[in-house]
Amino acid sequence: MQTPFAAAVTERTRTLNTRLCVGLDPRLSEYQDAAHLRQHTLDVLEATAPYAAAVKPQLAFYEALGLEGMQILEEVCAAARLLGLPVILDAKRGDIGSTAEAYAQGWLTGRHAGAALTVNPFLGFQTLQPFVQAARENGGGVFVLVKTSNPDQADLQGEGRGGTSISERVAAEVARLGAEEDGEYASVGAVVGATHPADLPHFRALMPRALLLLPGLGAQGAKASDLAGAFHAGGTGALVSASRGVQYAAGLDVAAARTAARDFRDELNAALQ
Ligand SMILES: O=C(O)c1cc(=O)[nH]c(=O)n1[C@@H]1O[C@H](COP(=O)(O)O)[C@@H](O)[C@H]1O
Repeated sequence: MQTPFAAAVTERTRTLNTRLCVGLDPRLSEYQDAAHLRQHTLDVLEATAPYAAAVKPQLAFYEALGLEGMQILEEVCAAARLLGLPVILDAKRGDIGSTAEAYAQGWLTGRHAGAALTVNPFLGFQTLQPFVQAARENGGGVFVLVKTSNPDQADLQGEGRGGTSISERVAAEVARLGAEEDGEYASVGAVVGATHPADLPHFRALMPRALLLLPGLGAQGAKASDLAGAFHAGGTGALVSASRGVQYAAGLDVAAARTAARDFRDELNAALQ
């Protein structure tokens, strides 16, 4: 079997010295047509791969194009695999267990074996099980939403019973699942927005063996220099994700996307000095 997702990310971080996750969220409004969108997205993937520890297509942008979009998504995933890039399928799936099983089968097995999936814990911790099991059995990963990057996350994720936030309760479950596994990092990771830099050391400590996925770099205002608290001492344990800030760094200029990815990589590395 290929290297499991968390180990593949960590190995790439060490060999290429990068902690950047390139988000590929192509917006049809930026293009002449779907063929143009496809080519630009594949070009950005190839141009930024040397600076990326992982790539994260957000499924919404492909679903928005219907069947053609799903074909483009599959091509993006196949191209990433050829480049040796771990893939995070950002779908934020979650449902009752029997339906979660079908989602897990669709996105974590077969041609997507070895990929990671973002999952939503709102329906309860037992509903995470099908995703966790499929990830473990197929060398993949899951990233559970713990504290999302948007300002209104506190409506539901903030203070809960007895002074413990919902985010902290989910983090405790991620830590519990991680403790069931061997290896440096577990297959169960967590999403914590890069827009909450002050909280990063706390969540890092709560989930010692989880890979953290930090979206929000660039377009949502998070700065690489504020994010050191998400990493372990050796500079591993987290991926910082930027989508618009890379793909549309300067309109559709692919060279500018490449430069943006290189600069984000360098800024993240500088933050860890
Ligand atoms: O799971 C995610 O990646 C995610 C979680 C979160 O809390 N916030 C968040 O923005 N995201 C995703 O990260 C990407 C952010 O895009 P940019 O703001 O363009 O960098 C989008 O694909 C979002 O759906």
